[in-house]
Amino acid sequence: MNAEIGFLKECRVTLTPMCLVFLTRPTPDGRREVLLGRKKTGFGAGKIVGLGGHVEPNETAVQAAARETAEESSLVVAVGDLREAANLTFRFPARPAWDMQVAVFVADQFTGDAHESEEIAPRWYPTDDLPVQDVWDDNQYWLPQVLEGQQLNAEFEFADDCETVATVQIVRVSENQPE
Ligand SMILES: CNc1ncnc2c1ncn2[C@@H]1O[C@H](COP(=O)(O)OP(=O)(O)OP(=O)(O)O)[C@@H](O)[C@H]1O
Repeated sequence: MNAEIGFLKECRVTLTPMCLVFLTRPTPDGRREVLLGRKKTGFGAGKIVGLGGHVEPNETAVQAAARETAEESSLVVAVGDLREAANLTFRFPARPAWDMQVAVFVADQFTGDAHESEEIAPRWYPTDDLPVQDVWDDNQYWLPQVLEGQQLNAEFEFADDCETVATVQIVRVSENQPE
């Protein structure tokens, strides 16, 4: 292989690996709620999001999910209690550097109390009354389904505003029993 081809191979665009975590708990009136939070800094600041962030080179997505949960909320969740619920690809043709692949986990077993961190101000929301005005536009296509126990893979392409979903491809993987 000549040097130029080797260089081009090195340059191929890879998706940044990220994780997202949704902790859920029952309420006294028989409903369920999910821990979301207002993102205070960084990517998506101002939006209401799940806990999460980058998967570091030395860890798996599920390890990153447990670590980010602790860092961002002070809650402790065991790797074995995180169920992978979705694999999402987000593409931003107007800002390809933002392209990412997000492993989404759900857990209903964890310990501690949720505390605000530098990154996020966590708050519990009823799963049937999500703050739809303040979440990423893509959430409507997968978050309610994931919270109902479905498992899915999906790919989203964002419009030039990098805010609005332009195209959606959803592959339903399986239908689980709600937790
Ligand atoms: C485009 N539509 C989207 N819909 C739902 N959630 C989205 C999202 N796009 C990004 N997210 C999540 O937002 C967090 C950003 O995290 P971001 O601030 O970049 O990383 P964070 O600083 O926490 O990681 P490090 O601490 O640097 O590792 C991360 O969980 C990521 O999965």
